[in-house]
Amino acid sequence: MNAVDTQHLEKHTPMMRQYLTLKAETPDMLLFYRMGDFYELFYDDAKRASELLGISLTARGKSGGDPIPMAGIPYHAVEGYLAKLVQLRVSVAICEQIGDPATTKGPVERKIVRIVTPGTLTDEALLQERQDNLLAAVYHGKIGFGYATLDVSSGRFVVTELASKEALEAELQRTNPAELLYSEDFSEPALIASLSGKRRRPEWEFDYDTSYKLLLEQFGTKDLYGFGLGEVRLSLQAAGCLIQYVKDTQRTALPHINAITRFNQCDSIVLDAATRKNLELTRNLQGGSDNTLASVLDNTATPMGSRMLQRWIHEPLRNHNIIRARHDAIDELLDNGYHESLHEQLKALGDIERITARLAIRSARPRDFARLRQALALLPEIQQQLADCHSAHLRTLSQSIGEFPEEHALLSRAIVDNPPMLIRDGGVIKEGYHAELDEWRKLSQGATDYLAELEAREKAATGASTLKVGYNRVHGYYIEVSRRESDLVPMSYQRRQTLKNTERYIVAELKEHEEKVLSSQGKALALEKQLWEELFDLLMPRLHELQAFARAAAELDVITNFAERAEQLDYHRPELTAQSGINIEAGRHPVVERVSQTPFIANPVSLNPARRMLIVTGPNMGGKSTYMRQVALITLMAHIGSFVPAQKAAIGPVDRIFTRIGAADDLASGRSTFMVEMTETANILHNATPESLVLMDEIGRGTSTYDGLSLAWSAAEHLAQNLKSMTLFATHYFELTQLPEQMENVANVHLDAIEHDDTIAFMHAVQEGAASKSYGLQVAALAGVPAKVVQAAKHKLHHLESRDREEGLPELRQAQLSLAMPESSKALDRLDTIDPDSLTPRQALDLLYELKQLR
Ligand SMILES: Nc1ncnc2c1ncn2[C@@H]1O[C@H](COP(=O)(O)OP(=O)(O)OP(=O)(O)O)[C@@H](O)[C@H]1O
Repeated sequence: MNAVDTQHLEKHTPMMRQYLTLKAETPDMLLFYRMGDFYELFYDDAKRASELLGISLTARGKSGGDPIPMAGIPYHAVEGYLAKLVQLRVSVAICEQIGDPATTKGPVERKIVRIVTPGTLTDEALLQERQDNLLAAVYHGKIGFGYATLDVSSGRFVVTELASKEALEAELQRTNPAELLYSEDFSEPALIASLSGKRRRPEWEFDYDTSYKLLLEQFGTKDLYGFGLGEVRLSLQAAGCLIQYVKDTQRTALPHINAITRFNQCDSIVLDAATRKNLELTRNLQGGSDNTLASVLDNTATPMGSRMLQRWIHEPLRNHNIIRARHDAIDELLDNGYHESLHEQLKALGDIERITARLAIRSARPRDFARLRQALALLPEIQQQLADCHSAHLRTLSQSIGEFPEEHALLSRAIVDNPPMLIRDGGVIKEGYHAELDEWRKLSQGATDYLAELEAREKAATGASTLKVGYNRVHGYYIEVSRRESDLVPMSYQRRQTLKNTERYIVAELKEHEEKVLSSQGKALALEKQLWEELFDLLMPRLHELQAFARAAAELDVITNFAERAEQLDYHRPELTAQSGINIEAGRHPVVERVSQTPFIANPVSLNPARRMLIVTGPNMGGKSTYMRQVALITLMAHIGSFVPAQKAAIGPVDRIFTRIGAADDLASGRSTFMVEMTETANILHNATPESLVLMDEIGRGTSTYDGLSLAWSAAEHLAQNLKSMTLFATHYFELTQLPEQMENVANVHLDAIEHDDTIAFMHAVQEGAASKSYGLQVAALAGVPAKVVQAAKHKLHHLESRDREEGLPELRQAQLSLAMPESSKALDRLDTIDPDSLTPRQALDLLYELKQLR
């Protein structure tokens, strides 16, 4: 905000009045105010920009009696500063001079011509090549949330309805928006507190009727039923606010945003926020991209393929038919070996998706069209390869990719081979494309011949051998003669400039000529710009086909990439089965096997209705976490359509993957390690089903031994007996290895180590049965804990063990087990079915009596 009172403009200078009026249009953005060769920022904007960009803060005179803080940016360096601000999730309004200073009294007319916000970028220079850049909007209802995302540079517009805070949290984590719009009375501010790029919008921008109307206008439809959006009120409210914002910032038509889809959580395997983080899918725990699943799986040829792959990783599908179609396509590419040549061809294709979007909003640059031309030229070759393929999926992709011979011919005729960056100075349209343009160009060129003629003629007429024609920006065309020969020039020459050794003159004929040249150059440039704009009109009718081509090419890239990865990394096709269970032979962790110094030991897993839970024990560093994660990652990879790092894998239906692995203090929301751990556990115990894969890593560590043990025991028991989820339960509580004796469907597995003198070697091989020892002290020694301390710990251990033997192990009585979960009762079950908000006072009273009866 500006500290300046915009109510009392009259006390300011005329220029500052203009500035403050423009600033009032975009109060929460930095306003770059163009002054000659600089963009200047004033008042609080100047202070903020100087902090953010490290530029110096000065003052520009006074206005309204006070000095004006000011910071400036040279106009030619603006892109670099914008990139920096966008990264910091700061929005900028760019105001240009549009009037002519020569003919204007007072300040030149200025206008905000462009708004750059982190979520609405389309400029190539400002976007991260291999990352989606999403604008999102969230709206809340009495129960649940509506959430909408838009990728402006592809037109992908998706809405989803979320029933709970947890679901919204997971969705925010999955989509990772660059900018988030939320209403000023948003009900869960804590949920979005840590996000950068938040933008508060007035409540009325989320009005349902206005939103609905805006969306109909955008898509040119009569209703939204065709998009499957009948009953999704909240998310349409979010979508409406979002589309309004994009229109306000882009200030142009958005024909590429022509559809909206509903992301249905039931279509994909649900991953909550903690799981997405813990499994290090696209970002590692430190926030980087190294050693993530994406880093191993991504060898795509195009940035658009890479972005699609990352979306797929976050959206594993449940529909076995779609996944099998992908697997079939990979199989075929591996058989015929076409993935190698396709990869090379796709590499030359480039980022058609973003180029198409820039075409749609008419911001494409000459090089975009040159690259589109190059891509279209490759299509016959790509299609030829696909024509040999039989897989239904590859055939569909081939159809969607299509061919564009006419558009290719048009761009080949219209655009020069190596066009300049900008259309501004011309030189983009090829010779032969337009007769009139050629004429004007010839005239301005022919003029150069004319100058040579004139020079020769005047040289002969005057006899001045040093005479030559020159040009500069100040004086235009002139005739130059050395001082020595200056007396040879005729009277008709007018002296313009005297230099050390030469005299410069102008003559009437040269002036006339200059005007002709300049006007023909100007005319050529104006015509060229017009032809350039017409090119957009000529391509626009094929916009939707071009978008479909881009999408299909990106998908072909991902499938080709899966084939290449399978071959390179020895991945095998998983079998998707109708019956429940996860059976893996010789499975590997896709990331650890790539970074590990020693050979990776492959391990099996077998989970099925008769063996639903495995209690995983073994020494620290034994490989428990790696093993559990690899089961989750293999399951996830199978469901995005990839082959998997295992000799064999047969996987039944999976609805969710939960992980409760390691925890760090969540300082931002003020929750301790133990609190985070229990919140995640509660989420699992509420939501897991028999088709869920659950990974529990050492729960209960953050509290006293008996509390922790009791919690771990009762959670395991609930998972195995009531929820019947497929569970891997790693623990250091040996007591838990007794579970299989007391419960069906639970088994022990362990990782082994061999002790040798005072050191140990980890075998990393998973075996049936419980571990016999924990090796904690040996691992401590290995980690460099001083020998004296380890020795003392040994004594203490002996002491504790002998005491336990005397007193006997604490009994895990039923009473203790019910600590974590209140027993289920009819009254509680009935309570679960009630929505208090929908009860009348009378109904509430009746219910109270009913509950009393149930007790
Ligand atoms: N199957 C394997 N083959 C080869 N090396 C492995 C294997 N599994 C794990 N490792 C190596 O062992 C290290 C420790 O593994 P991991 O963190 O899974 O052990 P852990 O049992 O969970 O330990 P802690 O109980 O201390 O958390 C890994 O970083 C990895 O380098």
